[in-house]
Amino acid sequence: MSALIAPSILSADFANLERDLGAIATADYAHVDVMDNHFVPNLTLGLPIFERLAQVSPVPLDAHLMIADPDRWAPGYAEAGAASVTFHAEAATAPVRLARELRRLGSRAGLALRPATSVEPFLDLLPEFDMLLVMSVEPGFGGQSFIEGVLPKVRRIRDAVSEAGLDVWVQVDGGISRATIERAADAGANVFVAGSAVYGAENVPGEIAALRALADQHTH
Ligand SMILES: O=C(CO)[C@H](O)[C@H](O)COP(=O)(O)O
Ligand SMILES: [Fe+2]
Repeated sequence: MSALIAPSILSADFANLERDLGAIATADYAHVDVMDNHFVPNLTLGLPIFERLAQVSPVPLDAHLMIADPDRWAPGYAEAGAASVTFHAEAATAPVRLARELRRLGSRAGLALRPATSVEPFLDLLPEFDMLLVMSVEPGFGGQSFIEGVLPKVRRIRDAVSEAGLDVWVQVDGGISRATIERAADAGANVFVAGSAVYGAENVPGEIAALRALADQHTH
């Protein structure tokens, strides 16, 4: 399975989002962090802006919803054309019902876990999802350092997916750079979000290629 790179536009220029989506045209996905100032102490963008991004993006959109009440709001992102919609396990009331609704609307369904959230209660739900997102920083802000302590959880999810014979992707999000991506890949991740590392690079396509090459050496 080759590594997928999803740069986060959290570190893009919010006055030039179309230009900055164009800058990551060689990536596999554009990761869009939606924050509502309730689930996390930060506010980014919502559905009206997301709908426009979906119309102009050269790469499919990977929505990461850090919002309260995703049961109510997440389907709108699938309807807007998101390739993937990921909501937080800590925020959802009926995660299975919501995942089924997202898939019915034509999107992949993802379940996100904060660094301190155990995956054990959710392992039985794996067949309902296309991806699990393991946060490797506290959600809310870009540019934080990678939390090594989440790697056993990445490994646990990868092992459970393999044992069940499923094709569920494992995404790591937060603090991914050339310095950390290999350890995340070794632990079993196959989708890598990187915001500050990609948009802070001198050569953005070069950074995407370098991250992909490093991860590919370690993905199984
Ligand atoms: O979900 C997020 C923060 O809540 C971001 O996707 C993540 O932090 C990416 O930024 P960076 O690579 O700079 O850590
Ligand atoms: Fe994110």
